[in-house]
Amino acid sequence: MQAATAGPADPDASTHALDDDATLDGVDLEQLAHRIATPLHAYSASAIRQRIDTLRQALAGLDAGICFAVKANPNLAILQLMAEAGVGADIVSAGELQRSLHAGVPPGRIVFSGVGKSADEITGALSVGIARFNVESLDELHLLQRLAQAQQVVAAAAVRINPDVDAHTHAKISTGKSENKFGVSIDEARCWFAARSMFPNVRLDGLHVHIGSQILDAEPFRLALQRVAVFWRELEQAGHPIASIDVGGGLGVCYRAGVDQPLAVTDYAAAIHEALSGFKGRILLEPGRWLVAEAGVLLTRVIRVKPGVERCFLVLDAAMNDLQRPSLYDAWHDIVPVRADASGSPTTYDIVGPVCETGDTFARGRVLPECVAGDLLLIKATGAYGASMASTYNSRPLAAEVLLDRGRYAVVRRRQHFDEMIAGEQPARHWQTP
Ligand SMILES: Cc1ncc(COP(=O)(O)O)c(C=O)c1O
Ligand SMILES: N[C@@H](CCCC[NH3+])C(=O)O
Repeated sequence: MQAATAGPADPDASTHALDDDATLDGVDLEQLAHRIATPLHAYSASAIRQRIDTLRQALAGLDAGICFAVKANPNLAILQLMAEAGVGADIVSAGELQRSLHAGVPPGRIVFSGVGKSADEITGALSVGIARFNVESLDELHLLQRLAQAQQVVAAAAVRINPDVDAHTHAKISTGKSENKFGVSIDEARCWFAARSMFPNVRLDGLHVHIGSQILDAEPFRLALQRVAVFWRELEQAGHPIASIDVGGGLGVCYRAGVDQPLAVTDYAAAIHEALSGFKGRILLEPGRWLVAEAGVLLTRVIRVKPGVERCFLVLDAAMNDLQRPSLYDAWHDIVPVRADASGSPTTYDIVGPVCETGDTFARGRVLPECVAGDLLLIKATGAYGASMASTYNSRPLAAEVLLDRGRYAVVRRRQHFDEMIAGEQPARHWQTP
């Protein structure tokens, strides 16, 4: 595979950023792991830029803006890269707002989603003048009105529609069925528009939809967007102009080479084009995973090989606290040895971490060239929802994160020190009554 570069974008690129010769973005991974303790998350800046270019090319002809879903990878260096490329941010918390602003994302390119926005979070977002609130309940709409009135501003808002569409993805990351907590029905949204005059400090002129994550097929997107489009036309006929339609994120990636067949970004863009044809306003997208997942790897060393009664375990220095997806969603990640001469005889392993749970398993029954303690392995496609979901479970410090760019690397989060991990905690000495 060619080195990922910032060169011309392949419209159907869905390949991992890793090169065959164990380099990522021109950086030798063995050498990197000698310099920085494993486990460590490495991201290819070139691969991310390439994804941005590819998505932009696929959207050519549409008045479209990309807002990166910060939750996928909130590292400041990643957000800065997005900001420099003119990509905005889709945030879901005050923390994500803070990070986005800190990284240089202009407030006018920030949209705020989520069912549980607090008064403080809304106030903060209003104060900096974000582009739009994706409102998910009537209670939130009333709160937004009150808080915008208090600041004497008018907040731009979109209604998040729950289109009741099955995204054919894992149940825990499906968000567009009526049984899910997200958004409101079209019937409820219709009532909000009819009552628009009750909300003078809210400019309700947008629609938003996001049906789930890791979606591999165009049909759910098409169905959801068609429902939104029917509603947009109805609203315009009823005298409610719609200035923006936010189509959310959800585009899936390849976690299992040769098996996963992600939807080509060109087909995804075509579905948007088709469903929203005739729409004159701005189209927003909130991709997270697709922009960063395959640009990232988790580098980890084998601590020991442990033959068991029934299975042979490869115990890594990475664990479920560094990458939760396999434990949480039974997610598959390809795992390969880094050394190019990995020519040991094929051996079947359960690949596990050191955490005290059987769930701390990255893979069961995987065949790898025979490994020994100290071998460096790669867990692939960990650039999204990897470090962002990490914890310090078992009092394991957060792993380092490193950004790679055309042969150079920058540590963009150093491995957490033990004293940082316990900072803020203290024995119960100072008792008080509430
Ligand atoms: C509102 C919203 N937008 C965007 C995303 C990003 O999704 P993905 O990473 O699948 O593109 C999510 C997460 O699923 C989300 O909840
Ligand atoms: N955390 C999930 C994705 C959640 C999407 C957020 N709305 C994953 O790792 O697949």
